[in-house]
Amino acid sequence: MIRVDQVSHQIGGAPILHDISLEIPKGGITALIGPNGAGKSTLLSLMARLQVLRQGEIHIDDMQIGKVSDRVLARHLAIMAQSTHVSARLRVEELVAFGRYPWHRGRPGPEDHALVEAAIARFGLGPMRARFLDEISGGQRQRAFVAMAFAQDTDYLLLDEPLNNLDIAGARSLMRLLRQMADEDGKTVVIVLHDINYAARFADRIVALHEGRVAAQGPAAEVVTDALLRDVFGTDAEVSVIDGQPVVLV
Ligand SMILES: Nc1ncnc2c1ncn2[C@@H]1O[C@H](COP(=O)(O)OP(=O)(O)OP(=O)(O)O)[C@@H](O)[C@H]1O
Repeated sequence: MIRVDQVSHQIGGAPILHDISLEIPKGGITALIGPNGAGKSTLLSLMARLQVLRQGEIHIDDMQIGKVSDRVLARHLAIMAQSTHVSARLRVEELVAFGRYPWHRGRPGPEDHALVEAAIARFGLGPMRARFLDEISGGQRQRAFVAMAFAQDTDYLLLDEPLNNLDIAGARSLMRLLRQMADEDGKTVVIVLHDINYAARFADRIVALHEGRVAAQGPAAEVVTDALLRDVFGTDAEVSVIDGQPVVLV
C-alpha cells in the first residue's frame, strides 16, 4: 500500500499540493487524473522521492520513503517520469538493462540477464533491441522506458503519462500489458493518465486531482461523472455508460 499522509508541497513559494491524504492499496491499477497543472506529476514524483518531501509523510508498505536508502527504495518502486533524459546513443537493450542496476550494482548475473530478456520479449522490443534510442519512434521509445521500469522488478510501478506518443493500438496494448502485470504478477501500478476513457477502462480505481487537492476517488463508475467533468475539468462533455462502464463522449 502507498499511504500519503497530509502531504503539502510548494515550489518557489507557490502552493502546489494542499494537505493530501490518500491510500493506494497494494495490487491493481490506480489512475491519477485531473486537468493540466492539478499536481499529478508532483504527487507521483514525491511518492518516488524525485522531489524532497517537506510536509507530510509517504509510506510504501512499512517504509517511510524519506528514511530509506536509494537502493532499498529502487528495489521496491520503479518510476517512469514524464521527461526522461537519457543519451540517445544508448541501445534499446542497454536501456532496458539499466532497470536491473539497483539489484546488481554493476555486476549483472544470470538472473539479471533473464529478467532483461523477459522485459524485451514482453514489450515486443526484440526486433529493435540493438537500435539506438534516436533510431526508433517516439512510441517505441516510450515502450522501451516502460520495459526498463518493468525489468527493475519492483512491487510498485509508477508511470507518468506513459501513453504519450502512442497510437491507439500502442496505447491499448501498453494498458493491456500493465493490466497483465497487475493481474498476473501482482504488481501495483500507479499511472498518470490524461485520457479519462483509458483510465475508466483499465484502472481499478481513479484518483482525481484538482488544484492540488483530491477531488474524487473510487472506482471509475463513481468518479467519472458529468459533475466531475464540469467541476474538475471545466468541460460540458458528457458521460455515457457503455457495457456498464463510463465513457466520455468528447
Ligand atoms: N519546477 C517547477 N517550478 C514552478 N512551478 C512548477 C514546477 N513544476 C510544476 N510546477 C507547477 O506545479 C503545478 C502542478 O504541476 P504538475 O506538473 O504536478 O501538474 P500535472 O497535474 O502533472 O499537470 P500536467 O497534466 O499538465 O502534466 C502547476 O501549476 C505547475 O505550473
